[in-house]
Amino acid sequence: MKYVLAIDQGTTSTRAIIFDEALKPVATSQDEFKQHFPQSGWVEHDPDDLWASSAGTCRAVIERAGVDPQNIISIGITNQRETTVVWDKSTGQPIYNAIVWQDRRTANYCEELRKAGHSDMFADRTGLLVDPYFSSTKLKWILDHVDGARERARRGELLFGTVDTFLIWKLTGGKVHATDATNAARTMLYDIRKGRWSSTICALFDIPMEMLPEVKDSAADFGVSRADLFGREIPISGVAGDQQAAALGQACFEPGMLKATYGTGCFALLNTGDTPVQSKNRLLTTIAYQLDGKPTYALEGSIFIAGAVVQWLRDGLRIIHEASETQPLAEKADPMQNVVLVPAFTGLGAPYWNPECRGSVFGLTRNSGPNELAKAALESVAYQTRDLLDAMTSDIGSKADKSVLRVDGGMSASNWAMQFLADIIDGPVDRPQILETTALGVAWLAGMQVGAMPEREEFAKLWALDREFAPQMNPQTREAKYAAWKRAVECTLAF
Ligand SMILES: Nc1ncnc2c1ncn2[C@@H]1O[C@H](COP(=O)(O)OP(=O)(O)O)[C@@H](O)[C@H]1O
Ligand SMILES: O=P(O)(O)OC[C@H](O)CO
Repeated sequence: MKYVLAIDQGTTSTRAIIFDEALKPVATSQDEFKQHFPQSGWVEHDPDDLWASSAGTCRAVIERAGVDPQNIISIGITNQRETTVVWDKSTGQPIYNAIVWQDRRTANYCEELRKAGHSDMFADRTGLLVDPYFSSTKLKWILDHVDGARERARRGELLFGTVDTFLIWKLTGGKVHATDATNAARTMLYDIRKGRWSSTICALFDIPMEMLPEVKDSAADFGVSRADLFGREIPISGVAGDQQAAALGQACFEPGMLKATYGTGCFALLNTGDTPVQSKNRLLTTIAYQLDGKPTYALEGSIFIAGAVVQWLRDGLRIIHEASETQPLAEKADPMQNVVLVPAFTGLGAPYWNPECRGSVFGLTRNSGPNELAKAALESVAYQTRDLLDAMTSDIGSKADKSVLRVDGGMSASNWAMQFLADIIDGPVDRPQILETTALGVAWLAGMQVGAMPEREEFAKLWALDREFAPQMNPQTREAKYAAWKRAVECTLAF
């Protein structure tokens, strides 16, 4: 039996999963690492922690699976996107902490860019909104604030990468400086139509282009891991940003196919085929995957708080001990109360993109308690998803979830939340048997590239349903509930 090792380097933890040739997960290892919050709105990771947790979980999972490294034929890397690392080319030492996608330190600079009228240029070239979320202003910040950094970058001494690129550099012992098109598409430096770094944008930010990685297909040759790491040199042959990898793991290959991943936040991707659709509703245009030099595009909606609202019930309000307790509470909630929770803890993402507003609760009565709040928390995730799907529908001119919404991520385990989601979007919601779709997607890329796994059509047939949630709510109730949500959002934005 041959195996593929998938590294899923996420925002709060790193997972390594070994898949066999039949794409069955054999063993998993997970490691949480430290989050750094040096100032309000700043979020950093120590790049050495990202590397140590990646190498460590890989070694642990190989040991746990009891497989001979000779039989591990390929490595796939999927990663938190946008997070920015700059390191010294000769020593591999980062010159600053990784600035994480959630970090808002460049908000004022982004505002200046918007006021200076650059938004359309960025939208045309990169498909993105001007927002601190993406890598380019984080990279500029490092070049502006670390002593001598820009000069050193000009002399070719420093390299930039998203997390995939940094891990490839470390795994290959500094031999390969590369990324894939899905990660490049999140930097706000990459022209997603022309398929190359934008010299116009690099000039605007004074970013020396020598420090940018080579951009490859998502299934490609990214070099081999150092022999001393895992017992032999293993080819790295699949790379994709985590949300794109999840869309692959969900086999969303056809235009119109749609997935939503419910982890800490929620990211919905709609495959739009070989056409980059420019959103009129503040969604992002991105690359879903790139194979054989051909990009497949997607519309993406990002919600910052999904499962995190359940964490707030647990750690903030302390009305639950376990995420799964939300379901029995929601079932007991008083149906006559209409409590609406807008979880804008860090502002609102798509389609509102308001970083300043904060969360709110409407409709409380003397009898409102944990049951109603738990219900409102789960409901808020469905309402936000409907916001995204309505925006997608308007962008593509036909119902976005015309077939089915495929869901994954930790929160998709909640039957109550998934049923309510189907009710509110008025369409079927399919949950697959394998919820680790992110690792699965990149394992498939890596395995396919080395010829050990099936091509696209065969892989798509392996997707297996765990449960389908069909809409049951009557239309009047649905529209009344959704209208109440829209009013609550309006009030939240106005507050
Ligand atoms: N049964 C459940 N009901 C509701 N939320 C859940 C349930 N199980 C997990 N979650 C939520 O899912 C999230 C974890 O999902 P995961 O995919 O591991 O996230 P991430 O990769 O972002 O860390 C947590 O925020 C948790 O609150
Ligand atoms: O690491 P996750 O799962 O929280 O995903 C983060 C996204 O890639 C950010 O764009």
